[in-house]
Amino acid sequence: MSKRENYISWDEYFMGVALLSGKRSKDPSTQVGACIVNTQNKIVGVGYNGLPIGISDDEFPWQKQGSFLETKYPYVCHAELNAILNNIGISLHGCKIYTALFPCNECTKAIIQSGIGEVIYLSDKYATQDSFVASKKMLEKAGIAMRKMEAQQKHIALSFEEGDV
Ligand SMILES: O=c1ccn([C@H]2C[C@H](O)[C@@H](COP(=O)(O)O)O2)c(=O)[nH]1
Ligand SMILES: [Zn+2]
Repeated sequence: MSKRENYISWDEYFMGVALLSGKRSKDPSTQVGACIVNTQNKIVGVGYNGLPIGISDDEFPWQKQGSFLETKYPYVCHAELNAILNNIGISLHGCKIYTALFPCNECTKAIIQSGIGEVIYLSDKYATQDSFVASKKMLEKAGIAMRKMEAQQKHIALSFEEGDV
């Protein structure tokens, strides 16, 4: 029997892990997942957008509109920051971060400070907002590579049916 040919690429694998992490998010509008990978293609941190540890998902707002304190924005910890903070306790110097959404300016500062060398993203839906314009500016100046992921396989299905393994 010869080798299976339609296996997923490293990019698809790591972005897939980022997207699966995002499935844990309680944000009703935008679920973001992030996955940090070292130079040996080992996963060293994952995260998704959610409330900080110990803060109930049911007691804080998830809305986008209204006065600042009544929205989710001051409370949600972003996926990229969570992935950095959840890392396995190593230096992230030279690592890559796969993220479903291009990082905001706050996540970008954390990415730069942690030594991550490349950002791979899927969606850039907020590209025109100041926060994201600032991110690009900082990443460029800091010499951090960024690229939009081009997947060969647009959809990957997972089955939890034991007979499908
Ligand atoms: O770098 C980022 C930027 C945003 N997020 C999170 C924060 C929020 O939970 C959502 C954005 O919500 P919208 O309703 O689309 O404004 O995405 C993140 O994790 N990382
Ligand atoms: Zn962010």
